[in-house]
Amino acid sequence: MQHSCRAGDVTFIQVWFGHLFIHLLCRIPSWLQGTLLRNGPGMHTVGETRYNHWFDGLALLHSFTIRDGEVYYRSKYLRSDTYNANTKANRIVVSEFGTMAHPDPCKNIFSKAFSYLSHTIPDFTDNCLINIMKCGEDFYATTETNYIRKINPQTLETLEKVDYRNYVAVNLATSHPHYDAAGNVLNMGTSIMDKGKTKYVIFKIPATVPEDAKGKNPLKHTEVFGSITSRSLLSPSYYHSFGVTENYIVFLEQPFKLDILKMSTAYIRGVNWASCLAFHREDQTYIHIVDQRTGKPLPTKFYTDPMVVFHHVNAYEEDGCLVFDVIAYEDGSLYQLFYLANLNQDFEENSRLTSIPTLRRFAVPLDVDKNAEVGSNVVKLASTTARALKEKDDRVYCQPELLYEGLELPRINYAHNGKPYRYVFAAEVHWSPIPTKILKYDILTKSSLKWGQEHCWPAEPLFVPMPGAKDEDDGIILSAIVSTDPQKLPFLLVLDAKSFTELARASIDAEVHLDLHGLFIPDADGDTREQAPSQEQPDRVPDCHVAPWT
Ligand SMILES: CC1=C(/C=C/C(C)=C/C=C/C(C)=C/C=O)C(C)(C)CCC1
Ligand SMILES: [Fe+2]
Repeated sequence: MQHSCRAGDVTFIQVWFGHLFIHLLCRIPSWLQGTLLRNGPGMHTVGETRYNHWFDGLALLHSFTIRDGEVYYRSKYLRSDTYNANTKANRIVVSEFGTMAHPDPCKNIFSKAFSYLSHTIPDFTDNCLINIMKCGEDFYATTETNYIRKINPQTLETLEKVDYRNYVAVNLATSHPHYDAAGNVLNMGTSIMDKGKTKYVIFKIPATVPEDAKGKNPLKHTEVFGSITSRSLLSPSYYHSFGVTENYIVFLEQPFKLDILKMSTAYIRGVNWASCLAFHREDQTYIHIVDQRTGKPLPTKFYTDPMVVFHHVNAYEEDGCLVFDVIAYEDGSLYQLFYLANLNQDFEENSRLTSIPTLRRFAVPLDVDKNAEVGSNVVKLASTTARALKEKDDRVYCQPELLYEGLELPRINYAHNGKPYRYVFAAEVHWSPIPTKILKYDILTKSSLKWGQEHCWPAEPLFVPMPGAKDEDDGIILSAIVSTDPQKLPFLLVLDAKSFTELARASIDAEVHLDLHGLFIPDADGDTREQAPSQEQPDRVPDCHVAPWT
């Protein structure tokens, strides 16, 4: 079933004049035409069984189509093989990040044994719940396994299941690919023990390809253009994203590692994948810089203190240095917080255990002066206090500049990706993983603007540039707001990105879940105009509670 409902476009904004609130009737800018497509976990219960972790939830796609000042909302569960198998069995039968599914109790002992064996080398889930990727003309729901699912961005229908391994030797791949100016996809994945080597592979999927008998499939033209050997064969680092500049790739080999041996016995031991991930606080974080032109990592061994990064914000080159910004944690306890048991009881108490996410700026020299003295700072940028201290044996210790505390789900004006930039849009979070406000952080002036309202949980704020934009912040911010007050409907919020004032809100008379990531498809791009709002019934959403971001 499909969910399609029309939301009102008209809104009130409140302007503060002395002690008077004046309500102004306001509208969505006429240039804003297209579809905001988003993804996130939606269903945590199947029959009598329940997932353990928020990241396990079955993917729920949703879209907001903005046309001539009106907003149409629809949502649909991704019909992954996982979704179908679970629905058929009326219980969870496929393992996810925090839930290991157990063998079917109805099967006899022999099939059980076979089932155990076949799971020794696990076939991962295709429950692609994290993000949406544009690949040529196609759109895919993504997660971090070797599977992606093609979707129809207009109807939200689920199409082909694609196994990355048919095109590139990776067992895991990020859900946060980058795009270059031509629309080519750049992504990274981990190849576990291919030819006895565990490595991180950087690959490119071209935006345009010649048509063959089976049509256009950019994935068939996937090219590996670089790789980094893992520092350990059996424990590659876990990573959720990476950074790019015009000429380089930034990869953090952090001490948050997957234990391959534990993974290969996880099913037999009945433990989840999450238990095969561990933070090694005695270890360091290696910073790998790969030259996109040669595919080779820089020879200098850049490193920093142990930390855990999920989201890279941006990176760029400046005066012979590479500057990169990340949201960093002191450890990996964030993933612990997202167990549903932790989210439901003593939530405030539990969340205090986690380190606060901070925006940190690193700077590394692209060419280290051989004659520089040991102990000297080899980064001399006026724009940052980040330092890189030369050590013996081609080692450089990097010390970041702390820019902001308490933010996650960062987005930028993507026209500035890989280039110097000034603004970070993010969700503000403090001692809790639940965002309370939307934030615009100005790196140049170190000042911020915020939007927040009581009972409102904002999703990742997405920046859409206005046509003919001159300034980096000429555009709007879109964010789906979930309400914790049952009397208040969820809504799509439209903010002016420059002033951070509310331009419009479209209330949705349907349940909206807090989601993870997504993208905006301008009308000219995906011709979403074909998408006539329909009267179809919505997917029934069985567990109605909202859940926090990641
Ligand atoms: C199923 C599965 C995985 C799934 C990981 C997921 C689903 C991570 C989600 C992360 C998010 C949403 C982070 C936000 O910052 C692994 C560990 C890659 C490998 C083993 C199989
Ligand atoms: Fe993410």
